[in-house]
Amino acid sequence: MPMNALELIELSPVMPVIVIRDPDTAVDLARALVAGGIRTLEITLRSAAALDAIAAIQDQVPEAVVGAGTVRTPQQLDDALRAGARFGISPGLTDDLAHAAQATGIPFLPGVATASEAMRAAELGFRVQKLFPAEAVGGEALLKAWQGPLPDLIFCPTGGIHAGNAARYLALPNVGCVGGSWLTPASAVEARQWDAITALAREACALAAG
Ligand SMILES: O=C(O)C(=O)C[C@H](O)[C@H](O)COP(=O)(O)O
Repeated sequence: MPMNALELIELSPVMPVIVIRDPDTAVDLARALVAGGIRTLEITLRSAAALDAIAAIQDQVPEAVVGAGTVRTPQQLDDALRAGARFGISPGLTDDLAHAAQATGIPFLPGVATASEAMRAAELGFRVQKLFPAEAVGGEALLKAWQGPLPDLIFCPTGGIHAGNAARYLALPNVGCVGGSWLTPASAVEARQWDAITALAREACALAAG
C-alpha cells in the first residue's frame, strides 16, 4: 500500500538507524526491534551488507517497514528500491537526488541543517525532513525557533538522539519521529542479544508515549 512521508513517520515514534555489518543478523535484529514496538527501520547504505539486509527484512519481517538510509545518489536510491526499500533517507539533498526521489513515488526524507536548506527542500516538495546532525546543529532550540517561520514543515531529528533526550524532541509539535543508532549497539548485535535490543526498543516507544 503506497504511503506518503507523513504517514511513514507516524508509524513509529523512533526510527532506528541501523548499520548491518553481518548480513546474518539482519532478520533477527529486525524481529527484535519489531517485538519492542518499532515499525520503521532505516538500514544505512554505509555497509556492504545493506542491500541484502533490506531485501531479507522486506521478505521475512512483514511487520517492519524497511527503508534505506545514507542515500546520497540516484543510483543508490535505485539500488535500494530494487532491494525492496519502501522509503529513503539522506543526510542532505542534491538536485539529482531530489528529482530521482520524486520519480520513485516512495517517501523520501532529505537531510537539512539550516533554514535555507529546509526552505529549498520544501520548495522541491519535501515537507517532511531529517534534521541532521540534530544535536550538533542546535537540537531542540533550533526546532523551536523554526516553528514560527517554518510552521508547515515536520522533522525527524537524527544525530545525537538517545534515551535521555528523545522524549523532549518528541514533545515538539514539528517533530514527527526521531532517528538514532542507540537502539542497536554494535556490541549487542554482534553478541546477538536480541532480548536486550527488544528492551531498548520498548523503552524508546514508552518514552514517546509519555
Ligand atoms: O547514516 C546516515 O544517513 C546519517 O546521516 C547518519 C546517521 O543518521 C547518524 O549516524 C545517526 O546518528 P546517531 O544516532 O548519533 O548515531
